[in-house]
Amino acid sequence: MIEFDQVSKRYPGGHEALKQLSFQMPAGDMRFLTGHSGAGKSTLLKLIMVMERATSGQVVVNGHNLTRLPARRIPELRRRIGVVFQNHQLLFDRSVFDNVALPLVIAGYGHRDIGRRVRAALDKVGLLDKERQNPISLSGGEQQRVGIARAVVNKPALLLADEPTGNLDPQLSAEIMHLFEQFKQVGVTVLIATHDLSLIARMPYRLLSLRNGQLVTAGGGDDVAQ
Ligand SMILES: Nc1ncnc2c1ncn2[C@@H]1O[C@H](COP(=O)(O)OP(=O)(O)OP(=O)(O)O)[C@@H](O)[C@H]1O
Repeated sequence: MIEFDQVSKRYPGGHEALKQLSFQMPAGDMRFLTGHSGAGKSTLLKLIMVMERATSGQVVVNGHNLTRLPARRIPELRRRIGVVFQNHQLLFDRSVFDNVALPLVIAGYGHRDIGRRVRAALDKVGLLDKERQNPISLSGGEQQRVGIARAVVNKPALLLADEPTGNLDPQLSAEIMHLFEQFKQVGVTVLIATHDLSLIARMPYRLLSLRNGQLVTAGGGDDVAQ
């Protein structure tokens, strides 16, 4: 599903954010991406979304070698990847329904299909009764759930999250992580970048730990979180 082979990323200006990174993540796995601020977590996620390209090495996602993927094929790849951000990037001048529908509208789905899929996604995150509300009237945890519904509305095979619990208290953070686990249980591959080691310490998933752009192997292979 995701394969990095000797991947390095040097940004213009010379900073090497990732250094010779190699790992494989099978389809259906759930993993946490950890590391200090500036370790390279967001850069790694951006390479998977082709928001950035590797300077050297190979990144393979869903069988596509991203190093060679032509720009015109990027939208098609991105449609199969759901992304959740810390600040969820919701539109506050639209309803919850319209926010979740956005990826489907962009992809050209018909009206009825959109209604069906949006309600299925809102149901999964427990917000079916809030579809007409404006996201500004929702709590922080509920807003993040809207962001997750929008990320999964296209039924992506791969779900990426960059600090999805960064603004939430421990109780809400645990609920959001439980939601990600439910997607893993139905076969979605889930990769979550997080600083919150206490939150994930009790969860039985592997870690990808970065330090200064390199995978930390000390402490057991590419680290098992138990
Ligand atoms: N567009 C860019 N141009 C130049 N340098 C960049 C760019 N984006 C990131 N970097 C640098 O690359 C390094 C890795 O950044 P990255 O955002 O991947 O780290 P991170 O682990 O996600 O950090 P944080 O937890 O603070 O979000 C940092 O030193 C950062 O300053």
